[in-house]
Amino acid sequence: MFRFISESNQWIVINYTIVFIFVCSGLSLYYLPLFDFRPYRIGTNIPRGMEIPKDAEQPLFETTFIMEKGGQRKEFTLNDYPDSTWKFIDSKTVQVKEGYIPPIHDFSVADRKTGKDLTDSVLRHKGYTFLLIAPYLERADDSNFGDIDQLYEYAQTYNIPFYCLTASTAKAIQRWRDITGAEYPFCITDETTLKTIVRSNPGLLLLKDGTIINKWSHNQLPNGAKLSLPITQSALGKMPQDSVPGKILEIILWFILPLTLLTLADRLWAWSKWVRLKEKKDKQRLYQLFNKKKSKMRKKIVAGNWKMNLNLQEGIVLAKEINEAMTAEKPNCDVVICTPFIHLASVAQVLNADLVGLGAENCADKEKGAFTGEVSAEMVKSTGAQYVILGHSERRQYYGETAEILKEKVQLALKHGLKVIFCCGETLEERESNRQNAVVKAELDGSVFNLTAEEWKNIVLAYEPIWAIGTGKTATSDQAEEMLCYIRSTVAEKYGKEVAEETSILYGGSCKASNAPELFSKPNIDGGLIGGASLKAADFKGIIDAWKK
Ligand SMILES: O=C[C@H](O)COP(=O)(O)O
Repeated sequence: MFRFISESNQWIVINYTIVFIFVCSGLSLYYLPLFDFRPYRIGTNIPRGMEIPKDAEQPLFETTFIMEKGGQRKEFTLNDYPDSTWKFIDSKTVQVKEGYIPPIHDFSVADRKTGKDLTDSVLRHKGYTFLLIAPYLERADDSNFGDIDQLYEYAQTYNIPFYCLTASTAKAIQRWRDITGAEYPFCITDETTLKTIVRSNPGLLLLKDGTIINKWSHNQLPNGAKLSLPITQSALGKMPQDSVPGKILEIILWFILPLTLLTLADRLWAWSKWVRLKEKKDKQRLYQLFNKKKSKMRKKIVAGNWKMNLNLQEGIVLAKEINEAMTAEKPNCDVVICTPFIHLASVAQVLNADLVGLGAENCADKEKGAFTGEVSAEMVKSTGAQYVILGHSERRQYYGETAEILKEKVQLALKHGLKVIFCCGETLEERESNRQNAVVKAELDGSVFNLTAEEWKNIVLAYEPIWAIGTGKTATSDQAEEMLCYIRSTVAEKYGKEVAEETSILYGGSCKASNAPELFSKPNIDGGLIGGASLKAADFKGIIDAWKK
């Protein structure tokens, strides 16, 4: 079913509606009702509202006469009134039809002291008249009496009549005078009429030629700047222009607009959620593709990365030992040792290239030329090496190798016939904020996903979580498997499932003979890039032997 708002956000609409109702009711109570449906609304001419049209319907009365004759009583009307033999007993008159009642039929003003009817002089006055309406002064709010007195002074300054209409007793009027210092005249008007005129006790009415120009609650009486000009030149003397349809529209907008914005935001949120879910499902589908059993199509590799640990003599000794170990017992995976540049040529001499591959730990991002201290891919290749490690986190971290620099290096290494062991991995902080996938994807996107499918055949990937390198803290086999599965799915997205199935992806980071069997048993882990444990032939062989378990 189509929804305007999601279930989880429904509460906002409900709460907003409740708050909206309360705010509208509160405003109506504190000021005046938002809509005035009574006969004394702004714009009404009171004398006109009191008029009875000439052809107006008159009330109809019927009189019944009770007569008696010979002990028998009977009722008659004027139409069948009997002869004089009947004796009149009683009569009753009832109104059978109501006549026309004008909308304003109960407005009168009487002087409190003399009782003189002032209705006409109030309503027929040419110009403005202030009427302070206070049905019962004993319960009137006196907190704004300062504003009332100021208005009275203003009225006096500009010769505007000012009356207080009330239904209160003389005692209540005196009490009000004592409290507020009121000097304006008090007149008597029917209590119900006063309550109908304005829903505020006290409230203020401004008449002009008998027409209601404006009305105010005691909480919003005109004051200050509004009283600085004569009433004819001030906004005070003008009828507000807000029409009922305009007000209705304004209220609808206040209600609808925020809800429309909320609905749009909600729909956007629901849509992005749907997109994220879809992406997740697509990824999961890819994961599932690679999550079954290890492919026989791709190479299993154990590669050592000696880093900057051994001098030339030590390196040659280690290389010989590894070579001998591999000769004595053939490995059932590819074995590679990656050494510092100065070892390459010498180590190449002692290795059986069919059993142990050789690689560099780095190469230059320039082809050739005046780059003092650099070693080009071509130079590496010329030593007899077949591999080069690129993108290692230590190169990124300590030597500022960016994705762009690495992209250049990868291109040059491939151009000169080297296979690239390309490293990627996240920091501890990135993993803790669950950004490992995005980080790894960005590293691949930035440096190797630009390669052609043909070039890709010479790429080996190595996932090395930075927090596990040389720390003794290995990623669990499940963590490593999950990441490698994710990496393979990104390769599949880029190059297709078949290429992804053929890509060897290694795990690196505190990998040892003790944890290698568990790690290598995972369907997506095709071997290891080994640091510390590659510096002793026995340790390194222990890891290589994990493939035999
Ligand atoms: O290249 C190798 C990795 O940096 C792993 O080093 P590690 O085995 O000493 O933790």
